[in-house]
Amino acid sequence: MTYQELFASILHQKSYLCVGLDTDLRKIPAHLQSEADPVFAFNRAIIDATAEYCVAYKPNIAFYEAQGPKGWESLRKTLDYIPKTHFTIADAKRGDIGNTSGLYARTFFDPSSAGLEFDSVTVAPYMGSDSVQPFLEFEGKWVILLALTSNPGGADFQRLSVNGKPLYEQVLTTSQQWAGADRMMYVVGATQADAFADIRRLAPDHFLLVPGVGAQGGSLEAVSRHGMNSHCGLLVNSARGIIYASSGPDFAQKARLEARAIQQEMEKYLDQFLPH
Ligand SMILES: O=C(O)c1cc(=O)[nH]c(=O)n1[C@@H]1O[C@H](COP(=O)(O)O)[C@@H](O)[C@H]1O
Repeated sequence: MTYQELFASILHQKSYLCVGLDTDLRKIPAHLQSEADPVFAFNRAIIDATAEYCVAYKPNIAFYEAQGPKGWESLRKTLDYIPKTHFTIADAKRGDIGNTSGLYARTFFDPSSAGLEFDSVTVAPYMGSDSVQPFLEFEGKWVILLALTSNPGGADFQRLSVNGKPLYEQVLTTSQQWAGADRMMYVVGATQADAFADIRRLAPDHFLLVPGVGAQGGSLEAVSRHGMNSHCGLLVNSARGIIYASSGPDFAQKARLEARAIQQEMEKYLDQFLPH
């Protein structure tokens, strides 16, 4: 999916919501546990309930890897089930020496490898340009680079001063030499509202993947006010706040209501903050 297609999808859906499919087998409602593939049955119901309110889905790979081969199969079926109109993110946070990154890239981008073809993958910038380059070799696919993460420990390194500036700023400026806003996005936590103006100064056109609303307490209003650019430039993720809105038989219905409430708020912010 291209930059323009993603923006068109946001305008069409009146939403920049990304639903996080962080599906923990231990949290799946009891009535689904007897299904042949409870994780897929759960995801299918969540996708059916939320697709009209979001533009993207982000399965966090850890939740699938933890189930071994069964988990990879649930992930493959889930990815196949996501409507082709929606942007897909493999939240794998990969990155290694180039030779190894090449295999990570194949895993998530080349369907003849592991049977998966995502639009994008999250990548850690720490090992530098040659660790990111192999992901960019896949035409039309996106790298979503960790810039300023939502967790408290994000400050341990990302806010350290390097040459008088926080390290995450260096990540934003250096990585723009590797790819433009049409191939790269940045992760910025919703809990880091104070940094959004700064980040927009350094990366005015890029999409930002913003996790941390919902369960982690970030403010959608603040993110939208300070982070929106002329192409929206935001994908705001919520996982637990949507998919575990209820642990009972009504889980999908409650997920739908949560997603709809976020979409309605986003529609308001698109009117308010998107330059017309
Ligand atoms: O890359 C991410 O998606 C990510 C980066 C970050 O800084 N913080 C963060 O929470 N995430 C992911 O976003 C999701 C947040 O989930 P909830 O807190 O349940 O909405 C999880 O899959 C996290 O791994």
